[in-house]
Amino acid sequence: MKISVIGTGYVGLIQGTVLADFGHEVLCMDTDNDKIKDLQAGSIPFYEPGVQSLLHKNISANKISFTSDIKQATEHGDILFIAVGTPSEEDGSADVQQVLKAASEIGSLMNGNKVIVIKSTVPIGTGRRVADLIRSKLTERRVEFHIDFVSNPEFLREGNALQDMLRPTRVIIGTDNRDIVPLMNKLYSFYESSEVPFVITDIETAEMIKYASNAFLAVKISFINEIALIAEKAGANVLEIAAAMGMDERISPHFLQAGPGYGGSCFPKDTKAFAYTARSMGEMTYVIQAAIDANEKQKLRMVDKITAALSSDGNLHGKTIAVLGLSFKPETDDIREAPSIDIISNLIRKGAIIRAYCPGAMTQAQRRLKEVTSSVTYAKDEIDCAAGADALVIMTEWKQFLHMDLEQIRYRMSGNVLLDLRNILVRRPEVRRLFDYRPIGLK
Ligand SMILES: NC(=O)C1=CN([C@@H]2O[C@H](COP(=O)(O)OP(=O)(O)OC[C@H]3O[C@@H](n4cnc5c(N)ncnc54)[C@H](O)[C@@H]3O)[C@@H](O)[C@H]2O)C=CC1
Ligand SMILES: O=C(O)[C@H]1O[C@H](OP(=O)(O)OP(=O)(O)OC[C@H]2O[C@@H](n3ccc(=O)[nH]c3=O)[C@H](O)[C@@H]2O)[C@H](O)[C@@H](O)[C@@H]1O
Repeated sequence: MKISVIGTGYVGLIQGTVLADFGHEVLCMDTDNDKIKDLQAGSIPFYEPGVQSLLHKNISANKISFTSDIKQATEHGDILFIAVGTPSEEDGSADVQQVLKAASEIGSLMNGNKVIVIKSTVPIGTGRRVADLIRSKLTERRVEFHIDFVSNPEFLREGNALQDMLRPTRVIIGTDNRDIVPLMNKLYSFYESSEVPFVITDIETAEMIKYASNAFLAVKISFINEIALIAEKAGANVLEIAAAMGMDERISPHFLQAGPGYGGSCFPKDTKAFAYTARSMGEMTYVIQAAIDANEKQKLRMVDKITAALSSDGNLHGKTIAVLGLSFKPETDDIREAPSIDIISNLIRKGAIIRAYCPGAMTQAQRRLKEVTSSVTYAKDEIDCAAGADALVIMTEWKQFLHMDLEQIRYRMSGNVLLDLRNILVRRPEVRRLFDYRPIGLK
């Protein structure tokens, strides 16, 4: 099939690459010329395991190409995926301007019948707005072309994107026209399991499934973070609590890892956008709003926890803190809404000197942190990062930190406090001998 992807960011590029790999002729379009030039040269603007080599393979096989010309992209595909960004506005609402612009251009340039599939996470009602906008452009142009509209939200996780794309837990098809379902089945026939359930529903329900899923996961994380706080005060163990809770299949063991708060380009943005949608309908989302507030509080609690380990009066002047892991999660270079940014900024405000190291997101973090502070020193690895530090903070659970040389780290530090905000070193027998070890939610 001929497929165009409008918006070649994270989701668009991975979707396009996988579809190309399964034999479709894919043209990816983006308004960012520099990005397109880089992609044409085979260079991807983010780190995601496996994507670069899969892309090279499909560029060489002429299965995927790139353009910044929306006319070319609109004309190429029988199926047009919209995967542009939907960032947060100041008031928490989702800014859908990129989506509406793409839709308007598609309507103005369409040269035949098309299937329009929205991958972007959009507020309830946006899909119908997009379909109406395209149809109104066709009416203005007095052309008889027909569109079928599908809301097909994406559930991949960064760092695990290819696997999630090949083995999704479910596929949501939101449409007014169920005749389109066989085409969507055929398009996604590459799934590694024939068991992948397809949920066929209306457009609004599809849009809401995406928000409800992300909001639920955010609630689950904020919930376990709260349990961790109380466990720590009570002398209980959050790891054992989470494991035992998870044995009940109604609860499930996933997404019960306490940490410094959820980050990334989606949970913070989507929970706020959903709460905004509810408010605009005259309703309050008490549970989701609590998860949002708790997540903000969680980052501040981490600042308090680090401060308390180093100072009795809340002053961190002259204290050096080594921070390991800056991305919002491991195996990605994404630092959007990473808890590290807020936590580091607050520690600096209290007078701390920060040394930082991240296996995958150094450049991105440097760029982002430069907007808030110029006083962070960047180290070349975890050992270098520890040099002269009063405390070491594990912010993100990159695999290499699991096996790092703790003797060396301790030797390089001037203090002995180790704050493990991801509980990844709990099972290392030497950790408590070497350090004043402070995990999260347990002694
Ligand atoms: N990043 C993720 O892990 C996931 C993201 N999503 C959703 O997918 C959507 C896209 O997310 P990302 O790929 O992370 O965003 P992104 O910001 O990486 O990419 C968006 C791309 O769209 C381009 N663009 C903007 N306006 C355009 C236009 N009118 N025509 C063509 N291109 C245009 C931008 O230049 C950018 O390259 C968002 O709604 C997000 O919530 C859903 C699931 C997972
Ligand atoms: O809509 C999206 O963009 C995506 O958002 C999340 O994916 P992602 O943000 O890539 O990463 P997650 O693995 O969900 O982690 C999000 C944040 O929650 C934190 N987290 C996760 C799990 C956990 O148990 N504890 C915890 O603190 C992570 O450290 C991270 O900061 C969802 O998991 C995807 O299904 C969804 O498609």
